[in-house]
Amino acid sequence: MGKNNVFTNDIKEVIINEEEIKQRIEELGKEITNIYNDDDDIVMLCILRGAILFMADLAREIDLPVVFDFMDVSSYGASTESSGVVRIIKDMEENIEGRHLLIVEDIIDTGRTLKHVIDMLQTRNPKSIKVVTLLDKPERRVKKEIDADFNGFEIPDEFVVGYGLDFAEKYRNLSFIGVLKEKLYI
Ligand SMILES: O=P(O)(O)OC[C@H]1O[C@H](OP(=O)(O)OP(=O)(O)O)[C@H](O)[C@@H]1O
Ligand SMILES: Nc1nc2[nH]cnc2c(=O)[nH]1
Repeated sequence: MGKNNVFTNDIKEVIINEEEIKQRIEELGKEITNIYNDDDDIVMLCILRGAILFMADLAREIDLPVVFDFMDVSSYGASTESSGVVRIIKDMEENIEGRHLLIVEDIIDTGRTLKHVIDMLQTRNPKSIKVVTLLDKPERRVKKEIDADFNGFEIPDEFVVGYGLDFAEKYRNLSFIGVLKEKLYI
């Protein structure tokens, strides 16, 4: 597990290591750079808090003018199950009318969070809305219409932590994605 030894006893398995994350983000950065074909800037919207590390690393792999913005959305509290209630704790600051919006997520699970965010932001008339997620759990999708334009890794239906993802606010600073031992959350 490398540098995050303090968490060794809590992690059942590393499913994506630091190097794999780095390589995939480089690829995603190239894909994203190649897809936009005008000179307009892109508003990269980080969905707090989980996507913060992904946003920071991905932005440096995109060779286009980008603007950073942040939205704090919560649907989980301290549980591992989606409540279905999505709260906007902090809205974004930029005016996105007529501009490209790239939503940056750490994980799409039920799709409830993203559905809520996209529905809300579409009413502000951006030029385009695209979604990039580091992780996708398609088996768990409740909002079937929700999908990412760019996806780092498809993962099975297991609760993961690390590289921004938490359990009760812990484990976000792990440099890899791992599965938490069940005894810690069941
Ligand atoms: O597809 P869904 O089932 O809606 O789940 C995905 C959402 O859940 C997590 O956020 P969380 O509310 O845990 O907040 P956090 O990013 O601050 O950890 C994650 O960051 C996504 O935003
Ligand atoms: N930390 C964490 N948050 C999630 N939100 C939705 N799925 C997950 C998951 O597997 N881990």
